[in-house]
Amino acid sequence: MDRPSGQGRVDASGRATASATGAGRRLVSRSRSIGDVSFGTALEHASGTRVQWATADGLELVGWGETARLTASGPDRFDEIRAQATAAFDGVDHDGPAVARPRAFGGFAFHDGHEPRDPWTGFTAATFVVPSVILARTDEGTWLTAVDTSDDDATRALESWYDRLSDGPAMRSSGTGPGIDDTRRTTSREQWTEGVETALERIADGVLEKVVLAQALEVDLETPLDVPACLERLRRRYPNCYRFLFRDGESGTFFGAPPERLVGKSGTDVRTEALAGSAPRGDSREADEELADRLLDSEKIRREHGIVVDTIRNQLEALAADIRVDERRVKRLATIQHCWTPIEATLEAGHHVLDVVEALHPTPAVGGIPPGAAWETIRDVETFDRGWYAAPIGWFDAGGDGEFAVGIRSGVAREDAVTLFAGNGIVADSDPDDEWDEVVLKYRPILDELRE
Ligand SMILES: C=C(O[C@@H]1C=C(C(=O)O)C=C[C@H]1O)C(=O)O
Repeated sequence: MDRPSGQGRVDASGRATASATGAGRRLVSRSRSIGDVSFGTALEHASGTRVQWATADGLELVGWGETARLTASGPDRFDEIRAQATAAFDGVDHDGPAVARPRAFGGFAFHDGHEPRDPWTGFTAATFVVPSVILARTDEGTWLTAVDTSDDDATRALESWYDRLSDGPAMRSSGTGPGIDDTRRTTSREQWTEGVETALERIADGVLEKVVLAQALEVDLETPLDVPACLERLRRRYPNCYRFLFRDGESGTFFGAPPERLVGKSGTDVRTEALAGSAPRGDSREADEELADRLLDSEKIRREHGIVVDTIRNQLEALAADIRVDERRVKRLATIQHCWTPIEATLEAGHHVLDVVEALHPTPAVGGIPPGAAWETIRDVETFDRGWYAAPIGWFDAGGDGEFAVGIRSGVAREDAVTLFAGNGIVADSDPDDEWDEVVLKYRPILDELRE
């Protein structure tokens, strides 16, 4: 398969098959550099599928329209997406720098048996799109890319979008929040306590070691949410988090600012991490340090976190020759701090990033261990539909490189309502009341930005 990396044209070879829009024709991508354009304004005027992806190291991507669509359901969904991706990207012809190359953006539902229902209407068990227009910004500049199925069409689209975007504003205010009318937790305190106690009984019986239980918060807004503006505000407050949005036609917009990388793959280099165990931020430096020390010293957190590290290591062993687990440390975010262990590996050649996604999802940072008992407990006790929450969200390219975050600190926005999601790891000595309070901390990043 051609690998659209480096400057210059990648020669066409082979052909795409029927799984891409423009069936049977290879994708052609043309790019040119463009001055400052407001990504938020570009998305606001776009219709159809819209995506955004941004990383802590300064890469920002937005895309709209679709030149190829990949969807799958059931237990083979990762394989199916990979097969459709191979067909869609086969012989891709990209003229431009690597940063502007065509990418497939999308995600998976947490469960493979996902049945879309409110607020997840329109979200399948796995959907990816290769947008027909992409803006890519790094510290070095901004690139506009048009993706189509012929040189003429891609070049024409590129010029026409260049003119339209160059006429638009270079910046747009990220404004203030839409204001909150009302909030409702979908899980009552009694249901939550019962759920945690069910998990604790299963742990005491020895069938379960750890499970992450989550809940949802329905928020009625005073005015509709401008999601790109909200993500821009989140960038300022949470600079070390990802930011993403995915809107499929008339569906709601799934968006968030997750602190957790599921996987980043470039060639055979893979980066992932264990992020599990949480504490609030302190009011003073001393209080903050003390909370961080307690997080690192706590026996409960050490066990909870260790399960995640060990499981990731085991899951990677089938794919990687060399796995390097870094020191356990604290990752500080504006309103919460986490126990964090970066992990790197060298993959055996020939793997697609989706191989790693499939091997890792769900890590026990959002699922549990053993996986079967954890999934059963989640199904038995949770009172809402996880949909794409806590599941892989990200992108991959024609060469099988890509990056995925864990879709936490996230929500679905529809008109004048947003549903937020948050969960906590439950282990042997978890206390239902403490866990209830900790969940609130995880709603905060987005909830704070919804206030006026
Ligand atoms: C499940 C969430 O967060 C996960 C659970 C954590 C914990 O139990 O301490 C910490 C980080 C995340 O891996 C969430 O934010 O919804």
